[in-house]
Formats: sequence, C-alpha cells, structure tokens
Amino acid sequence: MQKVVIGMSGGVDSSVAAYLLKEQGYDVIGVTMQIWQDEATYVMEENGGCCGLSAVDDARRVANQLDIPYYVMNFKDSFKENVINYFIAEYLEGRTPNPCIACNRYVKWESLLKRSLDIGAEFIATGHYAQVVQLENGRFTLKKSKTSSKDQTYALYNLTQEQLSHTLMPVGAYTKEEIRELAAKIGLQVANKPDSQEICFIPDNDYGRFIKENSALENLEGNFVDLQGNIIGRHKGIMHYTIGQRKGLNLSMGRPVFVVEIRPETNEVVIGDNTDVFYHTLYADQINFMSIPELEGKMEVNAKIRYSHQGSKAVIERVDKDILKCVFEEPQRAITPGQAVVFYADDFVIGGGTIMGKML
Ligand SMILES: Nc1ncnc2c1ncn2[C@@H]1O[C@H](COP(=O)(O)OP(=O)(O)OP(=O)(O)O)[C@@H](O)[C@H]1O
Repeated sequence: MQKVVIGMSGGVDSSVAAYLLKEQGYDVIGVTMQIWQDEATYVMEENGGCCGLSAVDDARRVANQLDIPYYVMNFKDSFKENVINYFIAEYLEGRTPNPCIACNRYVKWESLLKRSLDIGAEFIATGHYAQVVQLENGRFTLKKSKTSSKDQTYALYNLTQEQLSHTLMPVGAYTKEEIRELAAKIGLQVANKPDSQEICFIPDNDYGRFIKENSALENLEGNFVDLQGNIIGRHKGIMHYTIGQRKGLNLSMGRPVFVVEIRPETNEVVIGDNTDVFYHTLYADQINFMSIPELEGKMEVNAKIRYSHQGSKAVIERVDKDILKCVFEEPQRAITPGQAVVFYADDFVIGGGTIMGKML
C-alpha cells in the first residue's frame, strides 16, 4: 500500500481529503503542522484560524474517526523564516506579498514533503481546490478545480516538478458543496465549520499594525505626493498601502484618489486618479514553469495578477534570464509588485512569477 501524509488543518476540506484517500486505498497518515507562535494561536482560534489547539483537537478527532494515525509536527521555525519574515520584509520594501504562496512552497511542500519522505511516504496530500495532472510531455502541472470560484491553483503556481510528482489533491475534482455533503454523509463533525480567513496569522487583517509590532522600526511616517511630486499629506508608513487602494488614505482632495506607486527609497506614497492605476505591461521574475519546460519565443496566455482576478488575455516572452514580459490585450487595474502573476492555458497552469516594480 502506498503511504500518503495528509496535511490536516481541522477543516472540512482536509478532513474529506483524508477520507477520500483512504477510500482510494492509500495508507493515510494525518499531520497537523504547528506553524505560528503560541501567543497568537489563541487569538487565531477566535477567528477560525487554522493551526491552534482547536484545529489540533478537530484534526485528531477526524483522524480517530477515520482510524488513521495522526501526528502534530512543529514547523514554527520554517514558517517564521519563510513566511513571516518574508511578509514583513516585502511590505517594508513597498511590495504587497502573498504569504500563502510562500507557505505552500516552502513550508507545506518543502518542509512537510521532506519529513514525509523521511518517514517512508510516497506522497503528501492537502485539501486544496486544485488538481495535479501529468501531461503527455511528461510534465506535472495543476488543473483548476471543478468549481472555479474555489480554485486555489494561483497560490500553488510555484511548486516544483519534484514536489508535484509527490502530491495528491483529492478534493479538486469535487465542488465545495459536494465536499460538504460528503462530510455530512460520513458524519464528520467539522461539516459545518466556516472556511478559514484570508491570512491565518493576522487575526484582524490589520497588516500595518502587525508589521509595526513585529519589526524594530519606530517612526515610519512619510509623505503622500502627487504625480508631479507635490507633497499633499502625511502617510502612516508604506506598509499600510497597496496599489489601487482608496480607503484609509485620509486625504481630502475633492475627488476620489488612489495609491498609484509606493517608493520605499524615499518613503513616499504616490497618489493619483483611477486612470493612473491601469497598465498594459508587467515584468515578472522568480519564474516557475509547470506545463512547459521553458518558454520559446512568445506565447498567448490567460494571466491572473491576484487571487481574485478573473484572468485576462496576454502575451508573454522572456526578456532576460529570469525575467518575463507580459503584455495584456486590455490594460489591467492595480498590477501590484510582490503579488504573483500566474499564466494559464485553458484550465492548466503554464507557470508564473513575481510581479516586479516596472510597469508600462
Ligand atoms: N496547519 C496545517 N497543518 C497541516 N496541513 C495544513 C495546515 N494548514 C493548511 N493545511 C493544508 O493545506 C490545505 C489548504 O489550506 P487552506 O488554509 O487553504 O484551507 P483550509 O480552509 O484550512 O482547508 P480545510 O477546510 O481543510 O481546513 C488544507 O486543506 C490542508 O490540507
């Protein structure tokens, strides 16, 4: 029997994933990763966070019910180094990070996969809404989940071929409703648990406060400037802002105004009109390809610039060793440095990268 380690967060999806794997005949081992420091754990619990004591209790109960072995493993150091530190550093450099992507690649896959292989498992599995497929060219890639509104391929675009070849995502072939029905049918007590919140380690979504409290920096205030360089007000620190933001600027300009650029080197936040946040072209680095080994020439794709973006027609080409240029057919609003751009052909991930500061 092939051994698989399933990451259990105590929620509906990973619980049903464990059930499905068992049904499919795998030797299933449940693991909950402890990833965040103890103090915050209790705050997260109240907000439905994924990794505190009740998550462990829930996951353990499900594992008992499914009659599979269950362990809690400590990944706090890996999470701090790869997710929290990256998250803070990116904001302080004026970019908007995506911590789930870093967590997936470096904590869930790199660290958990290594430990799983060490204990004799062949695969790791999660309750993500995505499907792992092997193409005719032999490469592994991700296919969008059955319900596009739940699809999580965007946050998984930078898994390596090696990681994908050891990965199972059994819930991706079902809709969320089907998963909830399945959970109810098999009597899982977590069937009605709410979905977890957006960023698990920031309970109230107050990124700015979190970064201030977790970095040594004191006074982060600076100037709001307009596109001509005139000072138009004071900002609270660049980490409070992202491209396209309108709320919370506290500027009375007599018209709606938006963040159009963040300049960490001068600690300035540039303000403009909505029309100033549209661009045709972005550049991306830290490229990872999935369905293709390498990009030859130009390629037509559907490109997604944030988790909630529908995707838009674009042409990509390499312009440097690790830099891709992506030209959209229609200008896109709020292309944001630090976020991922993920390229699709129909429902399949071609690859992706990290959006750089330069836009045209
Ligand atoms: N602390 C953790 N320990 C082990 N696996 C985890 C942990 N957090 C998340 N995962 C895995 O990653 C998957 C996706 O996590 P995500 O936070 O997107 O969903 P979720 O809402 O927590 O899912 P679920 O309904 O399974 O709780 C989970 O289904 C689970 O397999």
